[in-house]
Amino acid sequence: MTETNGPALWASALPRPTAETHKHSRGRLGVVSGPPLRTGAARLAARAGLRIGAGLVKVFCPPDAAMVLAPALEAVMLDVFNDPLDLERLSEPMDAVVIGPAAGVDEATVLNIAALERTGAALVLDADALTVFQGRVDQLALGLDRDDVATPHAGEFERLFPGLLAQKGREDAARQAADVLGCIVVLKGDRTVIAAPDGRVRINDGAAPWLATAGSGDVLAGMIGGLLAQSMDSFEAASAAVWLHAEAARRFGPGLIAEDLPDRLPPLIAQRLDAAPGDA
Ligand SMILES: NC(=O)C1=CN([C@@H]2O[C@H](COP(=O)(O)OP(=O)(O)OC[C@H]3O[C@@H](n4cnc5c(N)ncnc54)[C@H](O)[C@@H]3O)[C@@H](O)[C@H]2O)[C@@H](O)CC1
Ligand SMILES: Nc1ncnc2c1ncn2[C@@H]1O[C@H](COP(=O)(O)OP(=O)(O)O)[C@@H](O)[C@H]1O
Repeated sequence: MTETNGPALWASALPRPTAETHKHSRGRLGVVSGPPLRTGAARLAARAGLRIGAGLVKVFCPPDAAMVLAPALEAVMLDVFNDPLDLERLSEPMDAVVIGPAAGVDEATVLNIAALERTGAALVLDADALTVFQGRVDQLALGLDRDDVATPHAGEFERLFPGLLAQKGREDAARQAADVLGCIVVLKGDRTVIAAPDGRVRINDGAAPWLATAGSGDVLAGMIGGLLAQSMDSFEAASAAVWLHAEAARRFGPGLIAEDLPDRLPPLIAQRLDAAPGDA
């Protein structure tokens, strides 16, 4: 089944805190940072995760990145991991974890992903966490499940599934990828395709080409992670994040940079919460 993505599909599933909610119960999101010269992507994702409502967001970084990150974070928390086992221990209490933005295309990233897969956290795999599985997509698929979300752009998709896009087109290629990976696939671009392993597909129209700017995908990964952390179903979380992300960019218009996106989310979310359920 193919649908046009829009708030009518998921607005009623957006998380709402209640009087009993505290920051831990609201949803805990982890974001894995790259090395000292590559921490910006994790910061973008972390801020987006907080803005979309995760109660607590922690960046996990290698030891030498800590003194770069610490002065650049406020509400976002920070923890250092020395190795994959450390990352596994720190991620155990998390409801969701984002890995990939500026993570590095190397075996350390593969081992870190394996460590995260041993926890109960829902995973968002983006950027380097996908590229690193070029030529070994079966290994990636082994560790993923329906709660997880992979967010390739067309280049990353091609690395994982060479020729599939050209052969099948975006919609069917994303559907097949979701089936093979066993997780939600968000094939990003001007018509982002959100595909589930059960064959459902949503197309996000209303392109916002202002999004073609470095780091906007990192923000999207954080937004999806923030909704997953709040226990939103992964297909709905991906759909909602993709729509809100595109809408924030559309409203901002020219001059948009990735940093602008997280802080544009609150009024959009408020509108959808007020309108739910049923408003398109
Ligand atoms: N602020 C930051 O710290 C940022 C860090 N980033 C990280 O920087 C690293 C390198 O990013 P790159 O942008 O070089 O990596 P990409 O994998 O995005 O780009 C590498 C190549 O892939 C192709 N490609 C990229 N986007 C494509 C698309 N939509 N369709 C088709 N082909 C496409 C292009 O040939 C490009 O040269 C990654 O780890 C990434 O996560 C980026 O996310 C940008 C922001
Ligand atoms: N021409 C476009 N029209 C609409 N959206 C776009 C366009 N180009 C890119 N995007 C969106 O911008 C984001 C870019 O993500 P990505 O390529 O991963 O960038 P980065 O790695 O720099 O964060 C995606 O959400 C994608 O859908």
